[in-house]
Amino acid sequence: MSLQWGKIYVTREELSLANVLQAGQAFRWILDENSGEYLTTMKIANNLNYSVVLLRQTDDKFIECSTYDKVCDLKDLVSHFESYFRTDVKVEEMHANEWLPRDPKFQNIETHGIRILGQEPWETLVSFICSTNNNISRITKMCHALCLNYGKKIGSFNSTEFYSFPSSDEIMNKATEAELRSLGFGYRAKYIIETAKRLVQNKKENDILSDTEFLMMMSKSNDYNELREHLMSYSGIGPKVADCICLMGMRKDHVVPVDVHVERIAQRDYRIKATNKEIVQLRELYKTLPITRKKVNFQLDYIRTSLNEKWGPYAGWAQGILFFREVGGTTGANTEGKIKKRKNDNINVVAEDTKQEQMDDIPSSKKSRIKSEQLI
Ligand SMILES: Nc1nc2[nH]c(O)nc2c(=O)[nH]1
Repeated sequence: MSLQWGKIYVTREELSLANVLQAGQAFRWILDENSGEYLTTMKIANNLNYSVVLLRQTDDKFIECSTYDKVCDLKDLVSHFESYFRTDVKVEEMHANEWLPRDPKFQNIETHGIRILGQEPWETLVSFICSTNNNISRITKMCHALCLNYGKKIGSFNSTEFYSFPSSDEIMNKATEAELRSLGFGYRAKYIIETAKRLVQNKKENDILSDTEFLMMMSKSNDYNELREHLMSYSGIGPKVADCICLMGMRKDHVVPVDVHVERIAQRDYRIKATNKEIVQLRELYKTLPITRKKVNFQLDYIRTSLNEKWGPYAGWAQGILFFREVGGTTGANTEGKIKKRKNDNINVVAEDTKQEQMDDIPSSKKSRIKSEQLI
C-alpha cells in the first residue's frame, strides 16, 4: 500500500520520537523495527472512530505522519499531530527564557528532544491508573490487553492487528474484575472497573456520550484544585496519577506530578522540605476539598507547589525533562508483539547502556529485580 506522508516541521532537539513515544507518557505506540516507523490507533480531528496512524523521523528538521485509512486530508492530519506534540510550545525557548533564569541547575540540563504530549484524556486516565507501582513494560502490556480484549478491531497491517482504546462503556459492559486480574492487572483491576462505571454514570448525568468530551468539559470548567478533586474521586486515582492526567491528558502545563523520583530530586537537588507551618497552610487550603485533603501527602504536595513556583507556567515540562533524566530509558512494543527496552536517541547525550532485553523472555526470578529498577 502506498502511503502519503505529511510533514511537521519540528527539529530533533525539540522532538525526538524515540525519547518521547515509549518513555512513560504514552504506552500504545508500536515500533516497526525494520522501517523505524511508529504506529498506533487514535481519533483524528473530530472523528469519533479510531484510525491507524504512522509516524517517522528520518530527518533532523521534521517528522512525518500518515494514516492507512485516509480518514482526513494530510493538512488535518498534520494539524492533529502538531496539537498532539504541542508544537506551539518551544522547549529550547522555555529552557533559555523560563527555566534557566529561574533555576541555574538548568545550565547543565539538556532537553533531549523531550516534550509533554497532548493526549486523549480517557486513555491517559486509564493508563495512569495502570502506572501505579508499575514499570513501562507492564503498563504497555496492560494498555494493549485492554485494547485487544475490549476495544474494536480497526485493521490488520503487515500482520499487526490494531484496536481502539476501549471507552468506559466498553470496559463496563465487557470486562470483569476477575478477567482483568487474570490478564495481569492485579489490584488495579478493581480500580479500572469502578472508574469505568463512574464515568459512564457521570456522562449519563451530564447527557454526554463521549469520555473525551466529558473529561474535557471537566478540565475546562474547573480550576486546577477542583479538577484534581474530581479526578481523585475515581477509584485508583491519587494525587500523582491525577497530576499526570492533568499534565499529559489535559494540557495543564504548570502541573508537576510528584512521585518518589521527583521527591528524590526535590530533596537532593533543591533541599525542599515543608515546615509544620507550611503543612498547616496546605491543610487550610484544602478545607473545602475533602478528597484532596484525605488523599494528599502534604510533604509531597509542598514539593509540588515549590517546584511549580520555581519553574513557572511550564513547570510540568521541566519536570518531564528531569523525570526522563532521572528515570531514563525507553521501553515499548514492536510489531512482533514483544516489549523491548531500547537505546535513547542520543541527541547531545551520552547514550546509556541499554541492553536490548526482551522483558517477556526474562525468567520471573529476575523480573522482580528489573521491575523494581524500572518503576515509574
Ligand atoms: N514525564 C513524566 N512521565 C511520567 N510517567 C509516569 O508514570 N510518571 C511520570 C511523570 O511524573 N512524568
